[in-house]
Amino acid sequence: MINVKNLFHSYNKDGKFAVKDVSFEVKEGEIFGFLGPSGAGKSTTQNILTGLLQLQQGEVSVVGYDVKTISNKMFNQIGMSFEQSNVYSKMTAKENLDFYRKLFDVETREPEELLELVGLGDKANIRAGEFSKGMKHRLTFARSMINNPRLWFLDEPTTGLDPAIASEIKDIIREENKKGVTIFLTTHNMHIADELCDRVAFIVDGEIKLIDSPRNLKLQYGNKLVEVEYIKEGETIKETLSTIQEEDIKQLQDIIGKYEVQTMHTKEATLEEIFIKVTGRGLE
Ligand SMILES: Nc1ncnc2c1ncn2[C@@H]1O[C@H](COP(=O)(O)OP(=O)(O)OP(=O)(O)O)[C@@H](O)[C@H]1O
Repeated sequence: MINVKNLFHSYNKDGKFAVKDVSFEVKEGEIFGFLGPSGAGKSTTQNILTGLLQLQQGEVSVVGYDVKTISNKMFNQIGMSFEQSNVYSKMTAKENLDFYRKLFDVETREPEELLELVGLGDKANIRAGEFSKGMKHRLTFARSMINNPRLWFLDEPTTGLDPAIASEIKDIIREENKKGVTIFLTTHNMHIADELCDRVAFIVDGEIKLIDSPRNLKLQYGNKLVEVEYIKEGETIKETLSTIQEEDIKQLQDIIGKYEVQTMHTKEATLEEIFIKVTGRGLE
């Protein structure tokens, strides 16, 4: 669905690269997370993939089209919901979608249905200029689905939304993915990446440091610890023990054999902790 080989990009052509030798592929049907801190090169890469920035060096194909010779047909097949909501403020929510749908020569979805989906059903006739930041964001998100994209670019899809709306947006993303839509998700929010992505790429200083599934990363970099709470002589005791160190394993067996265990959990590293471990950098 997306193929990127040895991509480089320099804004000032001064030998400094915002993106350096980036290669990856996104398979049909997957949710691929592109994760990194501010200035890592996420937008630069995404803008090249979506034709907003001209390709300088490397090979990039998106839904089967080479971005060097970008074709309008490619835009019929992709959707883009970027962080900055660029909606027409003098038009109503519905007019915004009606206007946008005319740009495509494929079957489009009904504006009312999409507004309903993102919780703006009762705001269809209100001008977008009167919308809050979060509402504009939801309108942009709805708009990006209007052409039934096969490949959907989502940039920070839940940033700035209240938790209930963010949860609905995540459900919509999962639903669309279940219908077969491939998703390229750019974020510095590890929680959403962990919840939604099949695979993630960690990008720092323009370079991809690693690509894997959140599950594999946790297995590989997880602390392999067990937190156990048990009762000893009437007192509740809490211990964190390793599942790979022999001494700890013995102690754990002793506890299970001798005392009343109240709770026992494996302790996983979070994706954020793994990011810091792998890249030596935080995500802010
Ligand atoms: N138009 C531009 N002109 C010059 N340098 C730029 C331009 N846009 C981005 N850069 C630089 O390129 C590098 C990568 O920026 P980019 O916007 O791709 O990062 P990002 O990971 O998307 O960050 P954010 O999460 O803040 O959007 C940064 O060093 C940035 O300062």
